[in-house]
Amino acid sequence: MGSFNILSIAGTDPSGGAGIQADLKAFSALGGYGTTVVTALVAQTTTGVAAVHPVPPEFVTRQLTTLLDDVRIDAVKIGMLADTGVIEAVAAALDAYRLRNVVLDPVMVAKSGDRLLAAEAIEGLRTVLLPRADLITPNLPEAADLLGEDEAADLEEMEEQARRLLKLGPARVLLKGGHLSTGDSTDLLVEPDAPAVPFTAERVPTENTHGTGCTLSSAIAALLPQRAGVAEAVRDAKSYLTEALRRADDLEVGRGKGPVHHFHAWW
Ligand SMILES: Nc1ncnc2c1ncn2[C@@H]1O[C@H](COP(=O)(O)OP(=O)(O)O)[C@@H](O)[C@H]1O
Ligand SMILES: Cc1ncc(COP(=O)(O)OP(=O)(O)O)c(N)n1
Repeated sequence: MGSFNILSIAGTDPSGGAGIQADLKAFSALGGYGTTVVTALVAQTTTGVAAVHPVPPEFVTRQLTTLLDDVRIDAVKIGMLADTGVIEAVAAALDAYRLRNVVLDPVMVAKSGDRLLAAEAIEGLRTVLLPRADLITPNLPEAADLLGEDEAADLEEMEEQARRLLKLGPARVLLKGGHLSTGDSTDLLVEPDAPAVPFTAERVPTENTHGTGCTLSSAIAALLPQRAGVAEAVRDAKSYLTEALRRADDLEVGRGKGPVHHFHAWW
């Protein structure tokens, strides 16, 4: 079996729970070889974001072209993009290098409430990057912001919003239900002309949920080249995340919402 090179295009987290650091842990745990392009340096920990220092778009391009001229990339996870210039730089590289298996996590705001994408850049995310994604993985507030609507309140509204997001151009939508106040944690995979597929897991009783969104999208990217289809990759990524949440309380990292605990997966 060959090896699979997975690229994370995202911001940083010195505490290791979210962003590029989380992505690399998930890639390794799931059998991928991790590569990175940094879009922003973020001073953040388990207690929140202190400061954001975006990388100039031309240097994001320089990182991308330098990497992509040398390394074959089998899947891409896109996370924090900071501003419109970075969005355009990433879109240009996706086209120029015909990157495939593109998973876009439309990161806007950290759990602490701090902005990771300038509000005026949401339009660029919607019009420039969504149509280039094989899969987008918004949470409920991100889906609402992309559509200019209120947040979905139940699974029926989630499916309706996911279908409206499809009209913006991504091939598939995984709408994450972590923010619903239900007893379990259900995400919906929606693609055109097919019934929605629910992925349900127990809601793990932990406060240590820093990096759940990053971990899920990077786990999906790592598994896409290794699975028969997107649904299989999402199923196994969700199992991986749920187990990483179950193990989160074993870690002693910081005073706030601690990170999930990556582990070497068994498959
Ligand atoms: N306590 C929890 N137990 C199990 N799964 C969870 C829990 N919290 C979040 N998740 C799952 O983690 C993933 C990301 O969660 P969500 O909170 O929806 O997005 P984000 O982290 O981007 O805000 C989703 O698959 C969601 O269902
Ligand atoms: C650099 C960076 N990217 C993304 C996030 C958001 O990550 P997420 O997995 O949604 O977890 P929380 O931060 O919301 O706990 C981030 N914090 N930093």
